[in-house]
Amino acid sequence: MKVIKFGGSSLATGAQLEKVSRIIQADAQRRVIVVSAPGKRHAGDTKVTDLLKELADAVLSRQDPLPLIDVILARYSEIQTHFALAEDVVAKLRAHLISLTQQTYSSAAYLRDAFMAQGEHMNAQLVAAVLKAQGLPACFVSPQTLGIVLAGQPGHVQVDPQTYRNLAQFTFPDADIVVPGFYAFDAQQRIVTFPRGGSDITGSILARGLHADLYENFTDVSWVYAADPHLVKGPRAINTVTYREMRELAYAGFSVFNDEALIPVIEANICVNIKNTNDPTAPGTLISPTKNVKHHHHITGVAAKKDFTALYLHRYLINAQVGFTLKLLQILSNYGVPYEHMPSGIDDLTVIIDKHELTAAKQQAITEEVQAQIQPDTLECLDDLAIVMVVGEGLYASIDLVPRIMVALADAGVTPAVINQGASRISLMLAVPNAQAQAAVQAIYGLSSNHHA
Ligand SMILES: Nc1ncnc2c1ncn2[C@@H]1O[C@H](COP(=O)(O)OP(=O)(O)O)[C@@H](O)[C@H]1O
Ligand SMILES: N[C@@H](CC(=O)OP(=O)(O)O)C(=O)O
Repeated sequence: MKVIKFGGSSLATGAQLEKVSRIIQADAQRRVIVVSAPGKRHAGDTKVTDLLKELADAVLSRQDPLPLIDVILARYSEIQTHFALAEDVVAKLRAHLISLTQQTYSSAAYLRDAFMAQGEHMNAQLVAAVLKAQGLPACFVSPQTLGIVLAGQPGHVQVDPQTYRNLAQFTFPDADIVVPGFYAFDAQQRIVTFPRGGSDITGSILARGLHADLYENFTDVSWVYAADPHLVKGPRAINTVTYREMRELAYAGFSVFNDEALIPVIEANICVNIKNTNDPTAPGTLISPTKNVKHHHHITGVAAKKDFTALYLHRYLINAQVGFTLKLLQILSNYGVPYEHMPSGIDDLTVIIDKHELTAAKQQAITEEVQAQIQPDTLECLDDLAIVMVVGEGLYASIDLVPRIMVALADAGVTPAVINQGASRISLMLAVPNAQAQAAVQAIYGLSSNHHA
């Protein structure tokens, strides 16, 4: 059995849904269909999830929600009309969406998640109706029926292990199941969403819990490329990428697959095949536990993600002070701030933090507390940094690769503020100014494509 997930671009119009239907019919193993909300139909269009976020804000500020509800439902009507469905699914969706505006929620964050989840919730119902109308046995199944349970709060959610015990009990109906991605319910039956792009996570949970042989993830590109095509023109396609390579690349900006979505499939040793709805016969990229590194480039991919802050501390004999790092991390923990990287030396230490985890007030309070408790000789905050991640299972097999990367960066006028080599066996992390991120990716990618680095 295969779990198959379609992203928003694959479900944006009736014409796209026709391709989806053909893909499902082409393989009887494709029994679990996970859908995102309708995405962009063209550049400049707005994803339904973003419209729903606006709707949540309108409800929170007590504005009339009906005009926005009309705009949102027009996306679904367009598809219903394309297939000339006999059943008026959209009328039901309208009644449901209106009823949500009249409910009460635990907090604004729960209200926002409940609304944003509706893009997928409504689309799974419409897709099931379309497939049925085309003569395919298909039915809508909600995350609740499947037993997906989430722990945590909006913004910080994890799968409750009970989910896998519940999924083990699930009995397949005599039909393919269409499941909405991106959200599920917590133990109090409240809707909580995954991070953006999180329908990939639903697919991965179902692949693990329902013991799929393969998780196929259909999107709008035929491959995962060695660099983001927005940053490098015509990048090289990757045939096979390992779990840990993809984790690092997805974390650092390869938005084609959500980095958190790898965890359930890693736990169950299930491969993920990234494929293109618009070119379904292309083999796509296989994300697998291992690969033969002998026949691969040393650099598999290079990714960049903007907006990090580095906290740099210098104090003589840092290395001799027992508990120094503990004190620093305790301060961050007290403010609920996680850190991403922490390269250190005998007298120096840099902590790299995702800027979205900090407000100006938090940053100020943290630096004041670090100054008071740790009394470093130097304490600096470096803002607006991008993380550049050079990733490859065979990265350190080439002894001159790192110096060549540095020369390529120098030639491109890129000045790394932080370099972290060796913490991971398969990656090299560089922090560069946000404004130099693209130049850094291009310089490193050029090295890997020209010289078989
Ligand atoms: N290295 C990469 N390889 C392929 N696509 C990438 C890469 N980095 C970023 N992307 C972007 O990811 C997009 C696909 O992800 P996404 O928009 O989330 O698709 P979907 O809506 O199907 O889930 C591509 O259109 C591409 O612009
Ligand atoms: N619709 C959600 C979840 C998702 O995974 O979407 P997509 O598959 O289009 O990236 C979002 O926009 O974030």
